[in-house]
Amino acid sequence: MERVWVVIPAGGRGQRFGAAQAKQYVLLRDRPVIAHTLAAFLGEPRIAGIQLVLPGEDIATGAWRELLGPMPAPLLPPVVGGGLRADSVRLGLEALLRQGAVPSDWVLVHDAARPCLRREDLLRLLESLANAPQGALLAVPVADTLKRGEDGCSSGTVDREGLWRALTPQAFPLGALLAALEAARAGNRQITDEASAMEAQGWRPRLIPGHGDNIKVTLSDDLMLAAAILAARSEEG
Ligand SMILES: Nc1ccn([C@@H]2O[C@H](COP(=O)(O)OP(=O)(O)OP(=O)(O)O)[C@@H](O)[C@H]2O)c(=O)n1
Ligand SMILES: C[C@](O)(CO)[C@H](O)COP(=O)(O)O
Repeated sequence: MERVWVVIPAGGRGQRFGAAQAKQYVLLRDRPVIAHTLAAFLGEPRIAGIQLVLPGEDIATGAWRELLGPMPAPLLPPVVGGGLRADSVRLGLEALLRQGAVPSDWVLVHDAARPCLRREDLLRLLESLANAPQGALLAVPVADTLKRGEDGCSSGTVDREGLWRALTPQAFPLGALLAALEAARAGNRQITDEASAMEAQGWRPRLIPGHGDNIKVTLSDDLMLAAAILAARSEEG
């Protein structure tokens, strides 16, 4: 199997979170959010290296080192992110190619803001790659009724049959993903995940069932939810 790399986009500002500190660094239980996110990958022998993509100032000042605390390898030297999440992912992929990755290698892209990824879900995604020539992503089927809102009112219901919530990690061949992100950028298409860039190129990535507790810390309330999820897990042992 080709080598597997990880890109962790952590270059956002967390505007919706609304804290003075970028949400990827805020304390969650005992450690920064991003430290929990990285913990899901550390010790996984199939992962050749983890590429962090951080806000520029954190790299310039080196602040990320004390924010993350001691991190075992295989953390690669972090690189500066871009204006959009897709830019940060693209910059992370380019950094991997400069450090020895090749286009046919797999890359998993996982939001720094998703600190509750289960190891079992990561393993399920990794194991799916042998039969996922067009890539794969963790996802959960939509379980709520979906409304289309107009002026604060419901203007109708969206049929949820066959709809999934895309999570991360999302896994693709590195070169194909980079080309798809470059094509989206050239076409000025706003994309919010790697799979949408690949779908625009005709790829049909596999949907790998994950757990709904792989939440993205977006709003401040999500931090408490993430803490409750991690607390419940540590009680389960
Ligand atoms: N220019 C950006 C924007 C986002 N991200 C990362 O992409 C992940 C998901 O993005 P999101 O939850 O939207 O984070 P922010 O962009 O920071 O949030 P907001 O939109 O509220 O500012 C986060 O780990 C974030 O750090 C990134 O690396 N570079
Ligand atoms: C990539 C993602 O987490 C999949 O659900 C989501 O699209 C990120 O969206 P954001 O607005 O950049 O947080």
